[in-house]
Amino acid sequence: MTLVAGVDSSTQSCKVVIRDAESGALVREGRASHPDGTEVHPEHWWTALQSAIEQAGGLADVAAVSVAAQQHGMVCLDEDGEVVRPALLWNDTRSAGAAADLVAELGGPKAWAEAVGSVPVASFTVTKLRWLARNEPDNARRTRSVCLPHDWLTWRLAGRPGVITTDRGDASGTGYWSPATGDYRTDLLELAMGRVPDLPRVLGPAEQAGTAEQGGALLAPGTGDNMAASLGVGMRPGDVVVSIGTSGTAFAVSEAPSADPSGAVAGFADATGRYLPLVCTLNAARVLDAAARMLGVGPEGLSDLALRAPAGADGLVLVPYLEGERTPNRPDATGSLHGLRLATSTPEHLARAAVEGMLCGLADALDALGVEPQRVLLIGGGARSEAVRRIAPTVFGRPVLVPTPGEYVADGAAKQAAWLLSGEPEPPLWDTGAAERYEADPTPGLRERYQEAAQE
Ligand SMILES: Nc1ncnc2c1ncn2[C@@H]1O[C@H](COP(=O)(O)OP(=O)(O)O)[C@@H](O)[C@H]1O
Ligand SMILES: O=C(CO)[C@@H](O)[C@H](O)COP(=O)(O)O
Repeated sequence: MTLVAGVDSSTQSCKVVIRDAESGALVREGRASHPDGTEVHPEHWWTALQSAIEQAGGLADVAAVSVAAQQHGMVCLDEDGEVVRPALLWNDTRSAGAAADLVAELGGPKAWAEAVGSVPVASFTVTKLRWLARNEPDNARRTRSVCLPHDWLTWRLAGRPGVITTDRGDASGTGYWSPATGDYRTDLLELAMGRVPDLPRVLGPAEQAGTAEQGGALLAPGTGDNMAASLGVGMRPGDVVVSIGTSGTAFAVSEAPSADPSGAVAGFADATGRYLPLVCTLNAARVLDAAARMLGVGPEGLSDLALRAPAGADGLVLVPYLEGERTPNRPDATGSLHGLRLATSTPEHLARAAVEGMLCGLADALDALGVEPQRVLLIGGGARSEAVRRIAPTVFGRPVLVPTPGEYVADGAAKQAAWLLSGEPEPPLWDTGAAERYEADPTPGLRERYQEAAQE
């Protein structure tokens, strides 16, 4: 049996799956936590990766490895390849002002959408580089090269060779690489930080990134976590995936690049040579974590409470902007509760409002994507909640399919590794198992009440 490993180094944790390259059968797995916070030293990712690999039984018998990771994070390296400062993550909003400045300086949102497929908000790497240049000029000066979380981990696995690599998917979240042309826009880096640091080489979908220093496994290109999820879940034309992780995302696979001047849809590339228009919110699974904490229960307790309350929570609405928000672009927004009355002051109502509010944000993301899906697939840690699965169709107004809960980002990375070994023109078609279908009537007035509350 030939084994491949896939890594998901996402916001909250690192997961490793080891699968049979031929059938995709799961052989071993491991995981480790990442520290909290929106700025994290990359060395923590490396430590977590090492312990997740160890838990998964090591890589000695693995033929190829691929790393998928949270998108956008700014990793700055000095001339010796040392990390200059902790990485600013995708959900760090301190560069919101820099984003607004950059949008204005290039001539508005349309100019950015045309240049790189996306209008930068604080999440995008280019805005973090502007923030660095303005607020930490010494660190900006010491920065010889800039890369992303998956680029850096792949480079570390390879033993820090002379060249850092990336892929189309992750490059498309920088704000200085164009999915439409496949080229870096160094002029935009110049605009952001006044000079052009060294950048990773952008690999093709099944191009080798290198060889692991320990054990000699081949390294596949890796990608951003959403691109890997798309691959892992085996998206078909007409599918929309809604992922409920730390971020909430809604995305589709497309044959053509997109450029949405409203900024809601990020025009990413995918991991197969196609494109991945995507809408991202900052508030998803952690809204459930926060509600559970407030109610003194665990995830199952929250789910039970939410399912005991009436649909619509008798008008109690939770606006879930607990970390500010990215779509809509309101980095300084906070969460709020509306419709609180004696009758709605119960744990059941609060739990329901938290699940519904989080899902309303995702329903808006789904709408903003602007495609009429044939299937909506629900994945990510939050999709493990029974309440989320059962309430989602009442909010989305359409049935949802929930694939067997699993690590689809790590699985997608493992598929990249198997693809590299196969030399085939397309990635392997592993059986991802049956998806469960959830169907329910839409809850009248729910989304309208949410829209009203969210605008206050
Ligand atoms: N049974 C569950 N019910 C609700 N939320 C859950 C459940 N299991 C995991 N989660 C949530 O999933 C989130 C992690 O999801 P994941 O997709 O791994 O995130 P990320 O990829 O951003 O690190 C956590 O916030 C966790 O609370
Ligand atoms: O910023 C985005 C997409 O643009 C996020 O989706 C990040 O890629 C983080 O993902 P998770 O850790 O929530 O999976």
